[in-house]
Amino acid sequence: MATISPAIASNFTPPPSTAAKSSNFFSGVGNRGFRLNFPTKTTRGRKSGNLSVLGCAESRNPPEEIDLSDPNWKIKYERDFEQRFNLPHLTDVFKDLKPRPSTFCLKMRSPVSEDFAGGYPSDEKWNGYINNNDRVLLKVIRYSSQDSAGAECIDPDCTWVEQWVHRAGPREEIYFRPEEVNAAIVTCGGLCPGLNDVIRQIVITLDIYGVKNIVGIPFGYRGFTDKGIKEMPLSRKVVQNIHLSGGSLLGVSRGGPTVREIVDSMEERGTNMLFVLGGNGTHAGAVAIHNECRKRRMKVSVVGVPKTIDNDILLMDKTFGFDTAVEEAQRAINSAYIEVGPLIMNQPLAGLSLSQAHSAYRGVGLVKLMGRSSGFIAMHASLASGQVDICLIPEVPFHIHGPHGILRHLEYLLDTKGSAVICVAEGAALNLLEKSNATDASGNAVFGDIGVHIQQEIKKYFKELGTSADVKYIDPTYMLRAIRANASDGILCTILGQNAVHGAFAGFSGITVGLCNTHYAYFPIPEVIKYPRLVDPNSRMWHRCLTSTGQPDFI
Ligand SMILES: Nc1ncnc2c1ncn2[C@@H]1O[C@H](COP(=O)(O)OP(=O)(O)OP(=O)(O)O)[C@@H](O)[C@H]1O
Ligand SMILES: O=P(O)(O)OC[C@H]1O[C@](O)(CO)[C@@H](O)[C@@H]1O
Ligand SMILES: [Mg+2]
Repeated sequence: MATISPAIASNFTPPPSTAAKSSNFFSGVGNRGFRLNFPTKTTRGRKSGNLSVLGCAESRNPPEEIDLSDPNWKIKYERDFEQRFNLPHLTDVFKDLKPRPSTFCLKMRSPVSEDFAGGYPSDEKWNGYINNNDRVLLKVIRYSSQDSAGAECIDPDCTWVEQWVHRAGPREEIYFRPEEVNAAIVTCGGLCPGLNDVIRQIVITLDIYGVKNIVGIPFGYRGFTDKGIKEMPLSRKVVQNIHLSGGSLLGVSRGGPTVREIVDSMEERGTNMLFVLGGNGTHAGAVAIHNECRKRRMKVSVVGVPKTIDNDILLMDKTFGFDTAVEEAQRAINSAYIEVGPLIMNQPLAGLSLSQAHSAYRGVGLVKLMGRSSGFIAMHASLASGQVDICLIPEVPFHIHGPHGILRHLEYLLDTKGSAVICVAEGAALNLLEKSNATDASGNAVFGDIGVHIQQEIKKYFKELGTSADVKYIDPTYMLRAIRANASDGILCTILGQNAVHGAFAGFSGITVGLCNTHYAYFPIPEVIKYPRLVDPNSRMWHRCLTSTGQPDFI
């Protein structure tokens, strides 16, 4: 019997190997959820063999028990959920803090009216605000049975349990005078398409509230303390066109100062609104900064915007940059396909009638995509391209050798189709690589190259067989991260940036913003970084990917 936590039933939980290597997850994050026993899930509808290879749905990381014999368990669970997703607020510490009318109102606003400190300059009611009691439903499928694909049930009967999160957006009352706000923006971790779009929108929205003091902290958290790094004054004018290029106007970094040093620096600068754009590590830092500010009784709002090209933040439909990365990844897959794949000729060529020709003889196109712990980019790019025969992700175990291994299937593909395309995520099958304790400046594990390993194994295998296989290996990793956001990510970034500012003005701190069932919601940061969001091998999406590639189980 395996265990599952209802608190985390919404997302596939990491195998222990992933948890160990992603040390940033879990740090300082308490888990107040329940747990209960849950029947073993299967990969692709049947029990998977050696689940210790890389982990599967069996490997969950459960918190406390829930007593299902208690007739009130559902009410208790819903109450517990509401508590867990309660948003930390300035008034938790500053009990006497009084709100004031919002200076954010698009109706009747004119560039000539400069002073909004008194609030919306009309008695007329404007209905553009979000009520603090508005909620977004986190889970929208009602599963009738645990056997349903991707089922996320809390009890064996799959009882319908409501899980509501807080709706993002501008509030009618705010907790900062715009003229007293000293806002700072920082971008940490690796690059991601859309960082500039979010920076731009945060600045523009702050400007609409009437904030004049906005700075960028260059090069991630390091910019707070490294001598020689000067903060960058930001204004509408400075950020106007930055979204037209990729990267981050502010630069990024990993590692850096301690939380205390960061908060010391914030105190010196007088920062009272901090916007942090980054992944799980950056968000762990943001919670720690929020807690330290509380400890020092500083009236500061710390708001995150999840930036992860890997799409590995919990509870969100997707994170910005992911769509763009998938689109760009398709280009790499298409190049691999052109190198090796069958080209359908519209025009008869000399010696070839309307038929197929191959760019390489018995060619294997191999593309390695990002995905430290999660295979979302590889899965979505494979689905989108329709040109992939084998998709390999960290969440699904596979063998390279043996009767069910990848190499045997490749042989079949080369014999029958003449070519094959493999798409592999960087974190797939790490157990096959030589162990290394190398870490980057933030403490993230640095992996060997699974793409190179597979390439070598393919070459060896076919050489031993006495046949040929022409492997073309493409690693587009950094090309995917450096480009500007596509239209869909551009919109996502814009809305996230706006909502981050609304959240800060509303007095929330230690929160982050994300897309949830096509609506925008605020989450307490610890809830979204408990562990990396992973592809569920039992989900419809993975099954769709398998249907598209036609690949067998490689175990
Ligand atoms: N547990 C933590 N507490 C405080 N700060 C942290 C923590 N984990 C990471 N950080 C800091 O957050 C910053 C970014 O972390 P990291 O390099 O892991 O990138 P990330 O935010 O996870 O983004 P990416 O998705 O690109 O990996 C670093 O400066 C790091 O020092
Ligand atoms: O080489 P860098 O800049 O440390 O970034 C690499 C990592 O960043 C990520 O793209 C996440 O942002 C991972 O998939 C990858 O392992
Ligand atoms: Mg990270």
